[in-house]
Amino acid sequence: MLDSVVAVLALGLACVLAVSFHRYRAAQLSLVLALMAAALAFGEAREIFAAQRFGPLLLLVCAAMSEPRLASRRHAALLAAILLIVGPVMLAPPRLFEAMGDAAAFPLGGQAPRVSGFVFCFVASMVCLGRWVWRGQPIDLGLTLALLPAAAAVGRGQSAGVLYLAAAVLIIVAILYHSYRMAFIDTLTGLPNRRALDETLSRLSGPFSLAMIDIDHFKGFNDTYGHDAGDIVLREVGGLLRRHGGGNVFRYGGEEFCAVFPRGDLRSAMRTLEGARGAVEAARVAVPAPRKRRSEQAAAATKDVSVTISAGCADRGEERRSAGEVLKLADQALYKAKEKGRNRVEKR
Ligand SMILES: Nc1nc2c(ncn2[C@@H]2O[C@H](COP(=O)(O)OP(=O)(O)OP(=O)(O)O)[C@@H](O)[C@H]2O)c(=O)[nH]1
Repeated sequence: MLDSVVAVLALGLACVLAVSFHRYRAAQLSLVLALMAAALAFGEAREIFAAQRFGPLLLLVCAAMSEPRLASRRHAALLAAILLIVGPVMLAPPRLFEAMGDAAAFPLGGQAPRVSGFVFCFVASMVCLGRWVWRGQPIDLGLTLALLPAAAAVGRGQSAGVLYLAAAVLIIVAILYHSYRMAFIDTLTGLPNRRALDETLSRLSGPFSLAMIDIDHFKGFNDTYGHDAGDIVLREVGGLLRRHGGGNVFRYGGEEFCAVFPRGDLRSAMRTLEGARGAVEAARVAVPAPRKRRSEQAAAATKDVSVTISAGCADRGEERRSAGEVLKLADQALYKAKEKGRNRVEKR
């Protein structure tokens, strides 16, 4: 009984967290699971009837819906569905449900609602899995995993508080991971963002080097190929820097990146940056061809382009400079690289 109380509270918490991070599908799933867990643990025949017959169906509907907004028709429809299901059931005489309960007269005897409930929950889980494969949002993977213990709980019938609790924990972890990504990961490039960089810089101690990296003539590139093509290039350059830039690369903002080399001396940082510069220069990126040319040459809808980067590097030095000072020096070195003709790495 205690496990069911904890499970209902945890699912309620998951619902509140999901609403505060605007993940309304996770909120709906948590709410339906909380109602099911409470009805199955503490309800009588009619509540159990409603939870077993309609709960899994509602879970499947919620899983199949695209991410709704808070004040959307879908929310209103879901609330109306819950009221339409729960209302008449709560008003009907209890003996009706005692007679209809797990009667042997039903197909599969008393197992039917549990088997169909398990199937609905499992399909709901697979729907979330499909969403995750399609869109790559980690929260969908969390919901996929959370619906598996939920399916097992429905299949088991009553006294499955631990399984509902497992579902709640998985939903909470998925929401927290989602909010971590929103706070620290740049959505365009998938690299850690400026906030993550500030955190990293505040923890640096001992010798370290920093580099500021900038895509050359990016304004001209955007003007020629369009902002969408610019985004494709930013993503590609971000990926190349992640692979060749020494592991600790952040998107600083706009078309600027920052590489952190903890315990890295200036010379080895320069070598790594030179490798990254060469990799970017050698890469060819397919972008939509500029509009003008597309009308001339209908067949060539994309064009392979290349860009270059400039980088400025500085280290903490014997003066034991602060991270902010090193960043400023790296920025000055970047300015020097731009002045000297771009597509190069300079140090301060
Ligand atoms: N596509 C795209 N463009 C961006 C993004 N962020 C910043 N930019 C563009 O990056 C360009 C930066 O241009 P500038 O700072 O003038 O520098 P630049 O043209 O790269 O010239 P140099 O740095 O001197 O080589 C601007 O046109 C911005 O609009 C983004 O997220 N996506």
